[in-house]
Amino acid sequence: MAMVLNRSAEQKEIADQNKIEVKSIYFEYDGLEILQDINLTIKEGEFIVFMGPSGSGKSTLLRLLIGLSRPNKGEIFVNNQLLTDSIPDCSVVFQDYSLFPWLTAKENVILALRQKLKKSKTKKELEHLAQSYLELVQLSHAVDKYPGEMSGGMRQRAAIARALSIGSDLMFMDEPFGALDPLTRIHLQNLILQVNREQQRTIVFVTHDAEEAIFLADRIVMFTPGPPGRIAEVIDVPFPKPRNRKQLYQSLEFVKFRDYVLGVMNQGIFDKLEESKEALVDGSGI
Ligand SMILES: Nc1ncnc2c1ncn2[C@@H]1O[C@H](COP(=O)(O)OP(=O)(O)OP(=O)(O)O)[C@@H](O)[C@H]1O
Repeated sequence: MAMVLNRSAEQKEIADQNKIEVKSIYFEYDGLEILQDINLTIKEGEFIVFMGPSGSGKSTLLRLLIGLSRPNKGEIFVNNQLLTDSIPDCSVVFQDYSLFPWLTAKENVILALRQKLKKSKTKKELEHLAQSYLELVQLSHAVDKYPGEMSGGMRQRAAIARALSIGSDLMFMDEPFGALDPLTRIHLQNLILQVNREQQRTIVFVTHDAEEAIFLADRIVMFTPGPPGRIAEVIDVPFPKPRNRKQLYQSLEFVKFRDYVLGVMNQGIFDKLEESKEALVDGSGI
């Protein structure tokens, strides 16, 4: 286990160093503007959550940050490298588990390790390492199971183990827990906070769920409804980490803050409706 937790296990501190810089990004599909004037700086070790209505461009911005699409205007730097010149070193977890169905949990992780480590490890060493990553996400009992034999929560744990094994200190997660039941979701939220805190990984996470966003994030990037999506506000989450879920959710401060976050999102939706005059339907407004 120590082998896979070899980053600093100190209490999390956000470094001064910029991990990602997004400078005045514009992006369009087939002439339709999807993202407009996006500016954002993400520090090393931060946990950033993207929130906003469907279609506001959250996944599109992730695609740009991963280097899968290029902006029409503006620049993105990851690790101070301009993305047009490079593909960033990062790992990605999606809602659909990002696993190869014909490989067991262990083989999925070994494949990622092989790509990272090339030929520097023996088969036995790779197996041992894969086992350690699966142990880290509490899947020791299921290393030889195929994705089709695992529950949604187990598959997502395996996908996280695979993402961790890639070794990058930058993780993108696009609604990774959206399809999971509440208890599994809580376990995986705790796991990913542990990864962020103990391994100093920078995490960019997309969710629609305000409570999930507040529990996980250092800052929430709120998008306006698209198209085009813009950043409505970047909201600092004022609750110190590590957070006690039960105490936090029961506090008045949390309720007030959640109302504020939802208020920012709703304001964007109301503005959009006003723009399209739908607010005036029935004469009763929204
Ligand atoms: N490949 C594509 N071709 C054309 N338009 C696209 C494509 N992918 C996304 N879009 C459009 O871009 C806009 C933003 O989509 P995107 O998936 O980034 O939003 P989102 O905020 O992530 O939404 P959701 O929360 O539903 O996942 C939408 O209007 C969508 O229809």
